[in-house]
Amino acid sequence: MSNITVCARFRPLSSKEKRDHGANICIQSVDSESFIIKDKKDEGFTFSFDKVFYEKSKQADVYEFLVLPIVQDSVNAIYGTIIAYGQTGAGKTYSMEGLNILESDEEKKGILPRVVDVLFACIRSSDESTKYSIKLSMVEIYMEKVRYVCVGDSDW
Ligand SMILES: Nc1ncnc2c1ncn2[C@@H]1O[C@H](COP(=O)(O)OP(=O)(O)OP(=O)(O)O)[C@@H](O)[C@H]1O
Repeated sequence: MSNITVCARFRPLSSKEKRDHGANICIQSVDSESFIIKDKKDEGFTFSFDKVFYEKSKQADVYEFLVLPIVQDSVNAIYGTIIAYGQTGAGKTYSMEGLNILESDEEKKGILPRVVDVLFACIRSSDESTKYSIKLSMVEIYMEKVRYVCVGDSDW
């Protein structure tokens, strides 16, 4: 795997989308790395990623494939970044936070609470002589402007 991993995730259609446009979608799964998008003329375009998470994918699937290796590296002082990219309503917040960041629904909790749980578990189980320093920054880039969503330390 390269230093950068790029995945695509599809969310289920909302009830409004189904009501307004029907349940048919223009995506056809090829395998766990590729899918075909069909345009209005029924012409297919194939897109490939390191991994495709289809609508039935679980938060844990995304975490284990994409995020866990970054968390494991970070415990060994290797920097990592996770970026969620997509149009409004695509599912960025759901993937990053879950249904509700303050709610501890084990199945639905997103990347952020999972990272925090595992990071502190790794530190707790490590050799007591090792000292860790953790810094977290979370930004939103919207209309090319960077907004700090989470500021915990004046260094950032
Ligand atoms: N994988 C998923 N499974 C179930 N529901 C999902 C999934 N992804 C997103 N949703 C739901 O779809 C809706 C839109 O998702 P979300 O708010 O995460 O989008 P967003 O990309 O963060 O949008 P915005 O950029 O406007 O903030 C929410 O109601 C969310 O709960």
